[in-house]
Amino acid sequence: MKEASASLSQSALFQQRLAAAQSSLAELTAERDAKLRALTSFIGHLSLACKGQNLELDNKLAKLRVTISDLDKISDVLPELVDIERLLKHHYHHVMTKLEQGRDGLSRFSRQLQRVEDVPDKLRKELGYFKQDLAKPFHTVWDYIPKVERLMAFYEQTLALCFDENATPSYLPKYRQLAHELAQIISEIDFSKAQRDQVLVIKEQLAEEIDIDALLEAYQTIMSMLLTNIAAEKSASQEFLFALNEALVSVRDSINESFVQSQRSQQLKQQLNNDINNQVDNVESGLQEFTDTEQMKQHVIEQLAVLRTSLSRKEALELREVALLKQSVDALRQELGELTAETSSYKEKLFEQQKLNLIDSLTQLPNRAALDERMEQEYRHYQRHRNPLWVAVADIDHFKSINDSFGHTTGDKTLQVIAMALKNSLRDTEFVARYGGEEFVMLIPDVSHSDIGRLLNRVREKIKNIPFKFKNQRITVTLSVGAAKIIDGEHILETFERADAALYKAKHESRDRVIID
Ligand SMILES: Nc1nc2c(ncn2[C@@H]2O[C@H](COP(=O)(O)OP(=O)(O)OP(=O)(O)O)[C@@H](O)[C@H]2O)c(=O)[nH]1
Repeated sequence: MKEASASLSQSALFQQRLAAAQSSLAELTAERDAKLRALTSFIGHLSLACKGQNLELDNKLAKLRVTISDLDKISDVLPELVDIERLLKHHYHHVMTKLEQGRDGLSRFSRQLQRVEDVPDKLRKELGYFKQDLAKPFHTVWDYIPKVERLMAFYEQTLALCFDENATPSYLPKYRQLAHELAQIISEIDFSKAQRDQVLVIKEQLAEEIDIDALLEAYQTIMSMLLTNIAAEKSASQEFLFALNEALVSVRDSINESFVQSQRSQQLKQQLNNDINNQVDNVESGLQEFTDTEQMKQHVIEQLAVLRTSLSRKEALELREVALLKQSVDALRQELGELTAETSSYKEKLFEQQKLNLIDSLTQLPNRAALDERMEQEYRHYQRHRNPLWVAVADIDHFKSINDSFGHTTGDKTLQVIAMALKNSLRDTEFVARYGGEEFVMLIPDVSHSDIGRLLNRVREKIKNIPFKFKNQRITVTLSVGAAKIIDGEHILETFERADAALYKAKHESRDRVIID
């Protein structure tokens, strides 16, 4: 009985243990199934993430998903995993190579963008920093994508600049040179009063950065102004020639008329003279015919009356002739007076024009043409008398920076002030001309070698002491001067060359100085 109850309780214990083992097994199975599900889902997500990158990897992951869900085949999973690991490693290297190639491509492309002509400095600099940034290697695709996006943004900006009509235009050095040349030409031409304001505006534009359209417009405007001036000059000359022609025609008509009249009165006078002669003949022959004194007396009285009438007709004719002659001389005198007035006003205009052609319109100093004339004159004088003759070339130092800092108009005013100061520093027998731009030439006769340095340094100091004030800033403007004295056997143009070379030396010895050759 005791044994039976012991076996019963043992069997109950086994059953309990069995139930516990079954429940543990069920728990383990559930846990394993949950892990397998998680693994299958992970592999599913991994397949999705890698999908399309490598076909073999795609297939292997799909197969792994199926194999892992089948418990009987779980032992097949391990070799699959080794294969997949190999494929993943290979794929990693492939991706890294591709990223490296991509990095090279991005560097090349950014270098090309930097070379695009219209890229502004700021963008070019940013591209430079971007290129430096590209020097660091990429570790993942996520390093690569933002770089591509950044470069795309640069590209878009560059494209927008190239195709945007409102974009800041490019200012090429050749446009700057052309603008500078036009500004020089303008300052050497005298425009009419009505044109001056417009010319001033164009000059201001030319001093700034100018694009090709504005430059072409400036050239066109100046050309049409010059054509207008030439046409006006031509029509003034034509008017004068027409007036001259009219006056000459009317003088010729007056002379013709008075010639015709004097011929007519000549004929009349001839007629009257014939009549008078006939009448005198009549008196003579009548006297011989008459024997009676009374009749004779009567005949003489009658014939004398006829004669008197003829004589007074002749006198009236002569008076009329004199009056007509006077009238015609007066008319001629008036015509000639008007003609003389017309001619002298035209001569004055021509003279003024000639003077203007020799004067620099900006500074009112003699211009280069006047300098050429004066050099010839001084040279001829030198050849006759062999007196000392100096040529000095003066150039304002760093004049460009005055234009650049304070504007072209201020530059123009500075030139005017300096020109006047130079003129006032010299005697009447000495000569200064604006050679062009900011360069002046002086011709100084009758000064010894020992005095020329003092004279030119005085001029230099005078310019240096002018109290220029631009935008409330006190500015000192200095001159560099080179001078040379004409020597025997030398043409004055060679003297000029030596003076110019001395100026070049003065410029290279820190400027603001006089160098005598
Ligand atoms: N405002 C104005 N500027 C002029 C005129 N003619 C020439 N210039 C300017 O003069 C300047 C001359 O410049 P550069 O030849 O470089 O000489 P710089 O600046 O004086 O320098 P250095 O001569 O070497 O001391 C240029 O900027 C010209 O545009 C003019 O009629 N008016």
